[in-house]
Amino acid sequence: MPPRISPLKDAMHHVVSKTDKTFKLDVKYINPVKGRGLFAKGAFCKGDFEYRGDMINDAELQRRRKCYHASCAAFMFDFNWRGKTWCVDASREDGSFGWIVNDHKHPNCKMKKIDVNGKPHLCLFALDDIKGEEIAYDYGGEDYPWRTQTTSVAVKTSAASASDPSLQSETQMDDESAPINSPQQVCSHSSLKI
Ligand SMILES: C[S@@+](CC[C@H](N)C(=O)[O-])C[C@H]1O[C@@H](n2cnc3c(N)ncnc32)[C@H](O)[C@@H]1O
Repeated sequence: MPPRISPLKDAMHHVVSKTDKTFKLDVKYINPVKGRGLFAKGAFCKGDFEYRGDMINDAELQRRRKCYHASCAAFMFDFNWRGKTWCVDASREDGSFGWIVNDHKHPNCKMKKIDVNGKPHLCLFALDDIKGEEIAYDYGGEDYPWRTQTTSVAVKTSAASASDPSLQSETQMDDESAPINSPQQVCSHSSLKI
């Protein structure tokens, strides 16, 4: 078997080729509260896919916020990059999967910022091998309404995965600050298509 490519190189490849590991992913409807979620078909090894959409700066983010319907806010992912606010606006569907991943306090994935040719990209890295489960990451806040409720979909947590050296030793990952406004608001599922 050929040696496994590092998660960072794999992420960079997917960013440059604008691809996700779609053959390993499945969108499923979960329930009326949570809406849809992303599931790993079979085994999903530690790896990544990107939270894609329009990369916009803070001024454009403020402008769009004023004219967008509130339901779109669930797909605006803003974050700090080298002292400035940037946002991935995934409110328009482009066939990618990052925008459909739900929040979990004890997730099996982690969103990280990576630098590809001097530009920031948000990539989701599996903290452990995932088999058939829902893919989730920690949106980064504490006061989400759903966190006070019990959901029927459990996400397996691996304490060991958080210290995975293959993810932590990558120097090009910019993890200096958490995303400051991950997708979090209640979205109108009726306006979305898969
Ligand atoms: C980026 S969207 C994720 C995809 C969404 N589930 C859908 O069907 O379009 C973020 C929204 O999903 C819902 N959501 C995310 N994580 C959730 C969770 N753990 N429990 C319930 N709803 C959640 C919230 O409505 C949130 O605003």
